[in-house]
Amino acid sequence: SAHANQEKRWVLSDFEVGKPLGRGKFGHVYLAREKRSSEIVALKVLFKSQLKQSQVEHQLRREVEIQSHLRHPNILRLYGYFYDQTRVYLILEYAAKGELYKELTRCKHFSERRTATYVASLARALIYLHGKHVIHRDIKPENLLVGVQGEIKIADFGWSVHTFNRRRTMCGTLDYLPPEMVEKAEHDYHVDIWSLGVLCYEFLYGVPPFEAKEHSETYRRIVKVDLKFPLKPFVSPAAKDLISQMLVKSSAQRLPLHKVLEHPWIVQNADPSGVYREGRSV
Ligand SMILES: CC(=O)N[C@H]1CCN(c2c(Cl)cnc3[nH]c(-c4cn(C)nc4C)nc23)C1
Repeated sequence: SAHANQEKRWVLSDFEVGKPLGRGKFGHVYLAREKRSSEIVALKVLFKSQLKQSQVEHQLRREVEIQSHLRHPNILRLYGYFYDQTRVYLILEYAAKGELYKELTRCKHFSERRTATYVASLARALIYLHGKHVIHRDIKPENLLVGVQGEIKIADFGWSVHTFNRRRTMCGTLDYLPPEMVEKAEHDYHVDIWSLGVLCYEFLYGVPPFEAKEHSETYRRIVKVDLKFPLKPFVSPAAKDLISQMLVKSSAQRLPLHKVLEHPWIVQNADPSGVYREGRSV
């Protein structure tokens, strides 16, 4: 009888490797096509030497173990992995519309409809992850990709891959950390509610809420929850209300994710399909 669901053993020659999509500390991500199925994928190549040097092999194994079991439209799929003498290869879903932060940089800030649609999709993805006891998926703009339909996808594996023109402010940024992490307290899934609030603010204003020149100043603003809403661009009171209920110092007081999905601003602005299409009026 056929092996009980014997996972396919992938080898590099199963793929035609194309252009590089991004480059990072541990290696590159390439566009690739699986020869038998003609499926387009993103092939993340990590150097064993780099992994060993940074003692992250066990973390990579854990990340791959988690990621390979996740199935959600707003979480980038990990189809499989393989390795050879010198490298580890991750076979990832290819997100055809690339990195969200590039789009945010280009647009300066997103509309309320676009922001609410993304925030609702991410809240659903986080509810799914928390249901699987997976937390802290590090949802800063750098780790968000956009699929062919315009749907948002969480793409982090604990290894951020630097693309060619990486945003300077993000390297080692504190911006997305909640007070309990900045104060080195242990953290639980409430951290994701905080990060989603930071992301919602940055989508609407184009800058994160506690941004400052010095790390020490950002740190002070986070622990104090020094939340200020600029006059420009105009943002509705309902949006500010949602952000204010997520960026709360006491983690237990933060608006639970299912309540985020019921918030009037989300209900009125998020596209039910979870996809933001430019210029669609109704
Ligand atoms: C945090 C992170 O992993 N960043 C990137 C590097 C490329 N990689 C991709 C991954 Cl892992 C998956 N799909 C991608 N699609 C793209 C991309 C598409 N366009 C038009 N431009 C780009 C770039 N990149 C990827 C992830």
